[in-house]
Amino acid sequence: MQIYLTENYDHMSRRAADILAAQVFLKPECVLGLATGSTPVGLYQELIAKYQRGELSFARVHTVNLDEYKGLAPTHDQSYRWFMRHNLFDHIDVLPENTNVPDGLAADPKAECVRYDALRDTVGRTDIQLLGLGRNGHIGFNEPGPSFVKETHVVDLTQSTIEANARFFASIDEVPRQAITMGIGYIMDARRILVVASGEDKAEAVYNTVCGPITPEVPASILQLHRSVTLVADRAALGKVIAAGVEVCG
Ligand SMILES: N[C@@H]1[C@@H](O)[C@H](O)[C@@H](COP(=O)(O)O)O[C@@H]1O
Repeated sequence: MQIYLTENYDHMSRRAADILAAQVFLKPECVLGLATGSTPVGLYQELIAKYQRGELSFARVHTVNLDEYKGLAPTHDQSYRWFMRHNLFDHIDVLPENTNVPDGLAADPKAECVRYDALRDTVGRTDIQLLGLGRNGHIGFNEPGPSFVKETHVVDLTQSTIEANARFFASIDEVPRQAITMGIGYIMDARRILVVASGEDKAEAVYNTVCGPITPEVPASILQLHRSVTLVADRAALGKVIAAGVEVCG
């Protein structure tokens, strides 16, 4: 795992955006695996700025997002489809039909999961998968549990995730209790993985991801088995990793 130490959130966002931009530059028809949460917002702004300066085009890019809340319409302002439109898609030249987010309103969620996994065959293998980290080490909405789940699946969100995400809703009661998430299989199938993390409240999850045992109790720990993972994190998020003496690029 290559680890880049950055000074703060903005620095992290610039470094991570440069990696995604290089991928699009090298392979304009690439498949980007995208993530939601507050961590990637800054890097999406950097990508928008690069697009607006004429440095980058997403016209041939396909995107596949990690997850969606079950029960939220794409027009709901807390749905991940809305998040992606608001924070990226509506500001760049990606074709709407080339963007993929699970359908949180699917009448048959199991069929929706099967359809989503089949994107690997139709859209193609993901060139680079962007990931944030949940405070409990979740990736996408793969929550800690007794086993890893390979396939896209419906998941019950843990209380800690519901509490962490309540800040985006009017009240905690409005946070959906379930989500559809890409499984570990699709995530690990990506050619490269880019993980971003910022802030002290991610330090434990970052440490467990990099240094801990590989266990479904810390879903991100399985990234240790991937051949090409880059972690871009700020000093606060890397605190425990640096204290453990792990080598990082400054
Ligand atoms: N499903 C998303 C994850 O993909 C994301 O990594 C996590 C962390 O979000 P934040 O970056 O806001 O801490 O939030 C949600 O649970």
